[in-house]
Amino acid sequence: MQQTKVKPIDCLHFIDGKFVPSLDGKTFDNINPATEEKLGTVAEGGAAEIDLAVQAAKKALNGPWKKMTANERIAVLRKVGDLILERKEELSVLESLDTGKPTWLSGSIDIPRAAYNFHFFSDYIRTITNEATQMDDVALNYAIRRPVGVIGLINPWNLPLLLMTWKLAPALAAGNTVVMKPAELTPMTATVLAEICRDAGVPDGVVNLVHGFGPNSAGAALTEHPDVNAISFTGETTTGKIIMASAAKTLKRLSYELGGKNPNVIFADSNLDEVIETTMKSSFINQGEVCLCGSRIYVERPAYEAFLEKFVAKTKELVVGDPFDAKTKVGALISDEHYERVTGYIKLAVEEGGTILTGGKRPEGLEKGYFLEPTIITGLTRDCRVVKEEIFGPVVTVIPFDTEEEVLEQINDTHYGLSASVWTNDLRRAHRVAGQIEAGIVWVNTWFLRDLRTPFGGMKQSGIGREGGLHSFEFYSELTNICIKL
Ligand SMILES: NC(=O)c1ccc[n+]([C@@H]2O[C@H](COP(=O)([O-])OP(=O)(O)OC[C@H]3O[C@@H](n4cnc5c(N)ncnc54)[C@H](O)[C@@H]3O)[C@@H](O)[C@H]2O)c1
Ligand SMILES: O=C/C=C/C=C(\O)C(=O)O
Repeated sequence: MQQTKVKPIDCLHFIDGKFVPSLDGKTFDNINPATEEKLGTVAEGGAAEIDLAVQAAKKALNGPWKKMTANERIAVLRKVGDLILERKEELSVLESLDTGKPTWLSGSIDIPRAAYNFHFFSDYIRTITNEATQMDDVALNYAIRRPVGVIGLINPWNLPLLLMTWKLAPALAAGNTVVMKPAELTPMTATVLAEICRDAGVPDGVVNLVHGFGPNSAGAALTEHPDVNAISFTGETTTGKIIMASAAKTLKRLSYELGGKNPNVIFADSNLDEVIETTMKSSFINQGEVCLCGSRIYVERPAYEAFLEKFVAKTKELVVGDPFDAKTKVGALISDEHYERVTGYIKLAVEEGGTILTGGKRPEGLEKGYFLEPTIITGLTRDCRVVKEEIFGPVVTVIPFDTEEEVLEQINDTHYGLSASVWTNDLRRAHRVAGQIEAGIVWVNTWFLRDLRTPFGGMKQSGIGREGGLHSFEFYSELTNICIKL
């Protein structure tokens, strides 16, 4: 593995403006998924650290943060975005060390988008207006917004900085204070983000960070704490159910971005080269560890063989390996546990009658690190677990279809409803099919093209609520309607 001049960091909590260890000094090791070597240690927080962080956040609600004008808050948020860009190289290396993703990816997507999340929401604040309603000559109603209060932000390990800033920026823009709980597998960029917030002028106690695990650890403590007013959670659907039960005890407001098993529907009239170019990304980018990945590919029968031939050939060309090598297209999966989970599904696919057209194995010469060849599976039916369950790795199934009705019925037959892609040059079919797909986000002739003003989130068991633009402010603020008798 190539050496980098940016060195990994040990990770402390960030509470009330200071980096601190756990009260009991507990730590856990941070492992590099590409080498299986120790990167450093991470303070392991629990209920005690969460309480310190929540009390600091609660106090900060009525401190300098509350007195800041919108323009002052905007200036601080813009500065956070600027400092992320200033430290882009460092953040990109740390993100790739933590996740195993190629540095060209963290450097071109994760980190720039993290900065943009802050720049976008610092601009977006200026567009927020509140409603007023005139009741004849009887009364005048007007709504005012105020922060929800202390928000818990709980995030997964696949796009650590992108997803934490996707929550943090609007939460701060709306005047809240927060406690961040990053995934235990990817602690480093969240730690730098806390430092950047401090350096940008975010007052002490407004942004807090507690590292730790989920169950019986910092994560669970955050969802149970009575002084936490809301939780924005991104992660597995199963975890979402557990958090909902825990948050119910204190009736916390919840925003959920959960799992998916997203269809990629390719009609025979589409431009196959264009389809393949994007489908390579929607199938395998970030090692397939993106909630929006199109892991269920459906191809209209007349194009099925031609698609498979090109798709398999292109997939075989993908370089798997060192995240710091510019040639690498697919890095390491996040952990040994996740590696076993993903390879377990590949074994299951064969048991379920599937055929592995390419991939499915550890690449030659990569004895260390959680590396897996990108994998294409055919021959499975809709009732197979590999077609129904989220795998969250570089593994896709390809299934032919004959009619619109048939493919729509198949793709909607799932408890997920996050995203989908549809490929066709028939405009009416594009609108017709997209409108019948049970998903929060449908891309037509593209994938992962994002306008942050749009509603982002899933339906069914892929999420609750939407974030993005005004939708974020609806979650991160409370409205009061004031009625004045005339
Ligand atoms: N919809 C989206 O926008 C989106 C985006 C990224 C990832 N995801 C989903 O996230 C999953 C992969 O991420 P993951 O493995 O980190 O998910 P996960 O649910 O295992 O963990 C996510 C976070 O929740 C914490 N957590 C776990 N159990 C908890 C508990 N009982 N109480 C409080 N916190 C708890 C973890 O420590 C981590 O910080 C996939 O299912 C993927 O689809 C969804
Ligand atoms: O893995 C999931 C990716 C989520 C992406 C976003 O939340 C976004 O683009 O705002």
